[in-house]
Amino acid sequence: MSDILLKTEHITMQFGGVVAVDDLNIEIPKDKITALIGPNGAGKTTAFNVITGGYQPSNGRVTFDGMVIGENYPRSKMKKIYNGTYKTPFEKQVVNTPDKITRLGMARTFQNIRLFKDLTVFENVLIAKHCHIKAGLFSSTFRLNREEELRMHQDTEALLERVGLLGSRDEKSSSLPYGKQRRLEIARALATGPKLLLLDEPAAGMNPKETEELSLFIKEIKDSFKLTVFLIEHHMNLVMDISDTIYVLDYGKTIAQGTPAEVQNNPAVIRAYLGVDEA
Ligand SMILES: Nc1ncnc2c1ncn2[C@@H]1O[C@H](COP(=O)(O)OP(=O)(O)OP(=O)(O)O)[C@@H](O)[C@H]1O
Repeated sequence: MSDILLKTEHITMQFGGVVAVDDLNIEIPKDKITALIGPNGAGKTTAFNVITGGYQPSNGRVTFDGMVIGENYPRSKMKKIYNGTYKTPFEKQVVNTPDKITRLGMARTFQNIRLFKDLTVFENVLIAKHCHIKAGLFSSTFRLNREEELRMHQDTEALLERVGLLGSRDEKSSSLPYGKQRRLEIARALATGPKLLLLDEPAAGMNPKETEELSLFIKEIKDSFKLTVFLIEHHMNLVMDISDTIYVLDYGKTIAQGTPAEVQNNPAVIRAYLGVDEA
C-alpha cells in the first residue's frame, strides 16, 4: 500500500488567458499535515477546486487513495507538455462531481464560512451527515428508518462532543463566536467521515488567540480522527507550527517545497512574499 493519499500530476487550470494553476505536481502523504501557501492570486483555491471536483482540470490527473478521480489530457496539450515523449495512459478523461469525491473520503471547508445561519449547531452537522448517507427516496420521504435516524442523532452528538461544541448544540450557528463557527465548519466536514480533510484558510479573520487554538484543534482532530490534512493558509505561524511539508505557489507555479524550515529560508519564497531580493 502506498503512503501517498493524494497525488496531482501536471495539474493545469486555465481560465481564458489566465493560467491559474500551472503544472502542479504534489504528493500528500497519509497521516501528515501538508500546506499550500503563496501570495494572493497564486492559484491555491483553484488547486483545491480541481482536487475536490469543482473544476475539471484543463490538463492533468488527480489520484486519491489509489484511484484516479479527475483526469484530462487533451491530445494537443499532451504533445506540448510531454514533447511527444509521453505515451498513452493519459488519453482518457475522468470526471467526478464533488459529492462523489466526498463519498470517496475527501471533505473540505471554504474560505468564506458556509454554514446554515438560521439552523442550530446540531442541525448543521446533522444535515452534513444526511448528505453523506445515500438513503433511498422512500425512506427519506416517509422517515421509515427510525433506527437509522436515531443513530445519526447520536453520532452527531458524539461528534459535537469530540470537537468541543456539545455545549453550543442548540445555539443558532450565526450566534456563535467566529472561532466556533470555523470549528463548526470543520465539524460538518468531519461528519462525512473523511480520510483527507482540506481546509481553505481556516484561520482567515481570526485573532492570534483564536489562531493558536485552531492550531491545537487541527493537530487534535488529525490524531483522534486519523486524518490526513491539506490546508491553505496565510497565517504563517499556524502553517510553520503544524505542517510537515509545505508547497509554495506563485503565479500558479510551484516555486518551492519542503519542511517549514526549508521553505522559510528559501530565497524564491522570500522574494515572492516580499517582492524584493532577500539581501
Ligand atoms: N473562475 C475563475 N475565472 C477566471 N479567473 C479565475 C477564476 N478563479 C480564479 N481565477 C484567477 O485565477 C488566479 C488564481 O486565483 P485563486 O483564487 O486560485 O488564488 P489564491 O491563491 O487562492 O488567492 P487568495 O490567497 O487571494 O485566496 C487569480 O488570478 C484569479 O483571478
